[in-house]
Parts: sequence; C-alpha cells; structure tokens
Amino acid sequence: MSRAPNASGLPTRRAALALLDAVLERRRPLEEALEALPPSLEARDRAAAHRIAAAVLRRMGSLDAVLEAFLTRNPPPVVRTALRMGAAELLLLETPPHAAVASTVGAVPRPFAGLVNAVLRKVAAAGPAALEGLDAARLDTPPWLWSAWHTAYGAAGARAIAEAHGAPAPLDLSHQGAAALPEGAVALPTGSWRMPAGTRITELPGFAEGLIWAQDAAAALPVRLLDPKPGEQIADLCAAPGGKTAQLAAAGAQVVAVERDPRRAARLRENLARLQLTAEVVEADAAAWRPDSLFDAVLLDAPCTATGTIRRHPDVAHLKRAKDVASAADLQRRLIAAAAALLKPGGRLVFATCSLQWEEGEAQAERELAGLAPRPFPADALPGLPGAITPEGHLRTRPDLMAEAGGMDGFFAARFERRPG
Ligand SMILES: C[S@@+](CC[C@H](N)C(=O)[O-])C[C@H]1O[C@@H](n2cnc3c(N)ncnc32)[C@H](O)[C@@H]1O
Repeated sequence: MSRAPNASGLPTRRAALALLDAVLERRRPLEEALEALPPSLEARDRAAAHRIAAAVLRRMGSLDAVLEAFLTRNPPPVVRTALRMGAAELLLLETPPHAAVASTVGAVPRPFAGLVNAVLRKVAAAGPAALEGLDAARLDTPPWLWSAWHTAYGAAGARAIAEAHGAPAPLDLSHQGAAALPEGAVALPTGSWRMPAGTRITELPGFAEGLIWAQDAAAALPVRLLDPKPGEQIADLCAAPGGKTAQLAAAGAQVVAVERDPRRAARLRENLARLQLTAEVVEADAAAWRPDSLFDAVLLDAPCTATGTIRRHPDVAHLKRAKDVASAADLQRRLIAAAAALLKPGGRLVFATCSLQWEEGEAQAERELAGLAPRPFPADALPGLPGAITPEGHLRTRPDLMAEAGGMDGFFAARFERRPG
C-alpha cells in the first residue's frame, strides 16, 4: 500500500510538476524524467513525486472529468498539471486535504495560486465520491488505443485491458540457484514469484546475493518457451536491461547479448555482474550485426510501442501515437530478417514484443517470416497458464490475464525454425 507523500512537501510537488511537464509537454519517458531530477532531492521526495506523477498519468481522463466541473475556462498547462496532481492526491492517494492543497498551491506560479486553491478546495469537498459513476476505463484510455484493442480483442477484451490498467503492477521476480521465496511472495504457476506493488527489490533477501531479478511474469515466458539447453549457442537480440539474457545464461546457454544503446548495454553488464552470470555483450545494431558463426537459437525481444506495459509505465499511454505502431512494426520486420540470417539450419527463433497491438504481434507472425517455418507452441506449452497460448500456437498475454492474482504485462511471442539445408 502506498504511503501518503511528505506533508510539508513543496519539493515533492515541484518534482512531480517537473515529471509531468516532461511527459505531457516535452514527450519524454517518465524514467528519463526521474533520472533528470536534481540529485539533491531526497529519496523520499523523489518516490513521492513519482507516485503522484504515476497516479496522474494512470487516471488522467478521470481526473480531468472531475476538474472540468470546477473550471470555467481552459487553464495554462502548468495550472492544469498542478490541478491534476492535487486532484490525484485528494481522490486517489489519500493525502490529507490540507497538505495536498497547500503544497500544490505553493508549487504553481504565484498568479495562479488563488485559482488552484479555489478549485482544489472544491475537489477536496467533493471527495473520492466525485469519481463514482465515471467510466474510468474509457476515460483513462487514449481513444486510438481503445479502438485498436476493440478491434483486436472485442468490446469486453478492450474494457478488461483498460480496467487492468487502473492499478499499479505487482513486483514479479525471476530467480536462480538457492533463492528462497521471500516472505509475503506468491509463487505463480508460471514459475515467477510475486510481491505486492511498491515492494523494493533491493530490500529483499537474495537481491544482494544476485539470486533474484525484477521481471514481469509475462516477460519471463518467451525464454521459457524458447527452452534453452545447457551449452547451446544463443543470440539475445535487443537485450538490455537483460532480464531475458539472465534467464538464458542461468539455463546454461552460451549467450551473446546484442544491444545498440551504450548506456543500456552498460546496465546490462552491471545486471549480469550482480547476478554472477556470464554473457558476451556486443554493442551493435542487431539489424546490421554479422557475427562469424551461426546460432542454435535466437531470441528477438524487439523494440515496440510497449503498450503491454502501461500498468507499469503509465506514461506509455500518453507518449505513443497510432503512427508509432506502424514504424515499430517496420523496424521489427527488419530485425526479424536479420535474426533469421543468424540461425543454423534447424535453429529456432522466438520473436517477442511487449505490445498489445496486433501489428506488432499476431500480424508479424501471420506473414511469411523471412523464409522461416512456423513452429507453433503446443497448447500445453505453459501448464500454469493454459489461456496464454492462442489457437494459432502463439503466446498472447494481456494485463487482465490472471487478473485475480494481479494480472501480467501484455506480451506476444511466436516461434519459427530455419528450414534444414
Ligand atoms: C524491449 S527492450 C528489451 C528488453 C530485454 N530483452 C530484457 O528482457 O530485459 C528493447 C531493447 O532493444 C534495444 N534496441 C532497439 N533497437 C535495437 C537495435 N536495432 N539493435 C539492438 N538493440 C536495439 C533498446 O535499446 C532496448 O534496450
């Protein structure tokens, strides 16, 4: 359960304003905005600002619907953002009204203090009941995503996905060796361990020893389905921050992990070092990488719009546009062709994306994939999660899958084989 932010917290609200300005006005990812906060900001204020910003991004349509009733004209962006923050604290985060109103008022330019104070007092008086009766799933989902999910998954599917985005994701763990189930964790039928949302992995037993790493339960499935064997030569394309590289290496495969972004490659190396796992890390564009030898298997966890991770990254819903789906699908096609060329005859490719968009999943697998033969997953490939394998033999998870246990990211994966000879 999240704690209320620091009651005296002007630095918290200023930081939250900066985070939301970065995402909503400058279209920067929330993670990047968090890294750009001043190093002098206390960890507690940073965490509280993150919590406020995430609540605004997750429930922005609903918050705007509530605020609309108290606004007579369209306020400038900084004021609207501050109002959303204040409303999120009052209606969603259980911040004491005085702290929420006073600190938010303090964070806006002085000429707007009166307006923000007056509107937030009205929101405080209305209380969380103001959210009742709103169609939150619809309001909090950008129309283009709603309609794409409607087409792909039907009316009930689109609504179930959008409803699942209303709550933050739990912390899922992958583990190796002598790791023991942490107190309070649930062992999921897929093999991942689950802790409540907001758990800090660094405080869990096994973290310092390199026995556990954060990885959504759905994100752990593509490697399970690739079924790496000890000693196999496996290329992991688009590898950072390395959750899947770690799974492959922990299974005893000889892994070459290819990552284009030098900073992310550094993070991948750090993560492997902490886990005491070995992989060759290559900084290269996977679409152009030409190694000397071929591989038994290739995992292509391709860059995508990441709409399957909105529970975890609510900024994605605000940063992505419909046109991004087409360009991501284009890049994926080029990467698939490059991946196919790395396989030994009979070698297998698993293509995966953390997207809910049909163009980045099912549509890629329906095409003739660079001359590869489809090798559908059997219906019983994931005994703990039978609903995740489609009739076509692909992996398709959604945030509303296993909803009673906390859901999982939206993921797609398909398997192919290079024809022998
Ligand atoms: C979906 S993330 C991969 C997550 C990773 N497989 C894991 O399990 O931790 C995609 C990664 O691909 C990298 N990337 C994007 N385009 C690439 C390319 N052309 N070649 C290599 N890496 C690329 C990005 O920098 C990013 O780190």
